[in-house]
Amino acid sequence: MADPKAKNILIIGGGAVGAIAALNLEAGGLATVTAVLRSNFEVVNEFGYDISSCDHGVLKGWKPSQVLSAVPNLAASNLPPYDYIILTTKNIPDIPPSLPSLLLPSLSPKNTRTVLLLLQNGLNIERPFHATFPTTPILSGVSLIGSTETRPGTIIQADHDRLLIGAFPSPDSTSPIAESEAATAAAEDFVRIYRAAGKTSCSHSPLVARDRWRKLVYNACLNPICAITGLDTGRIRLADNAITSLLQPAMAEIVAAAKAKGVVLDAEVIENTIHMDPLELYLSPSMLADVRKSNFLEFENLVGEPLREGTALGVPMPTLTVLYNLCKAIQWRIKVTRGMVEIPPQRKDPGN
Ligand SMILES: CC(C)(CO)C(=O)C(=O)O
Repeated sequence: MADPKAKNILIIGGGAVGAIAALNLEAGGLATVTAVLRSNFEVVNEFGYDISSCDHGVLKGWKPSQVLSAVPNLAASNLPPYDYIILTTKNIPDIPPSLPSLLLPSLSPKNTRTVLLLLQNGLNIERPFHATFPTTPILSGVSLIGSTETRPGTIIQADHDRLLIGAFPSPDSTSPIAESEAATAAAEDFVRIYRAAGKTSCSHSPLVARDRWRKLVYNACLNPICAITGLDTGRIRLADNAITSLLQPAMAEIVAAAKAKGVVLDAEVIENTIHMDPLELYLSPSMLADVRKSNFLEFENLVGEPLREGTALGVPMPTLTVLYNLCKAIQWRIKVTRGMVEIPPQRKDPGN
């Protein structure tokens, strides 16, 4: 039963990551969760989620306190602001609408009260939010969780939920640990709420830049390599030469780009990241799951931004350049399939 002082939390995106975050927050009893769902709304609204989780056990027909199909318009419905809004959708800035515009019905550009948590992968994801919501405290959530939605509303979580929470430094700050007192308090408060169920590993980590670059060693490399080859994180390690010819060179380029940005990652980061997932779990990084479902690829913040940051500082990044351009071509293919790009019709008379 939720505490009467439970925080009112809006989670936007109820896929593999959002569903487990919602379940974990409500299990802790310190939060009341409203989830905004898109592709799985009909199924979850009617039947709830079927979840098989290494942290939470097996749940049939579980639902958060409220399930919506669109971001609620607080002014029109005379609703109070949320304590936290958590964004767990993919970040695909090359496909409209923009994420900040999606939040506007629930978050005023003048907001100072609601804390926004970006529980998403990638580099520089906070920039468009800082621009639209300059006075909103914005937290970074760096998540390591082996969770997939195998069909709408069915979630399999095979690997433990580990979450690092910190405040993004404001855009005019030059310090990598420039958390304001208010942001530190918000980060610590969120960690308290997220840990309450006692099932996950969640901690406050003010070194957001370090945490994000370290996670990019996985996301900028394993995500596109697995998505392009169609191999999961177990099979890519078993495949001929893939570790030495693909994973290690790509990861070394990310480590070098991070260093050029002043973030020194530990010496073992490449080997630890390659072997992070137990091989026999054969986990699919989110980009592989997306390509299999013909969803758009989240590649601009995962591959494009570290590549742009590194090359601007003179770091050679040949492997990342090829991965980025392959992702771009796949994205174009998906746009064609969805009728977003017009191409000349195929000639019926190839001989003439
Ligand atoms: C590392 C992992 C699997 C953790 O959630 C991830 O970030 C992804 O699949 O994109």
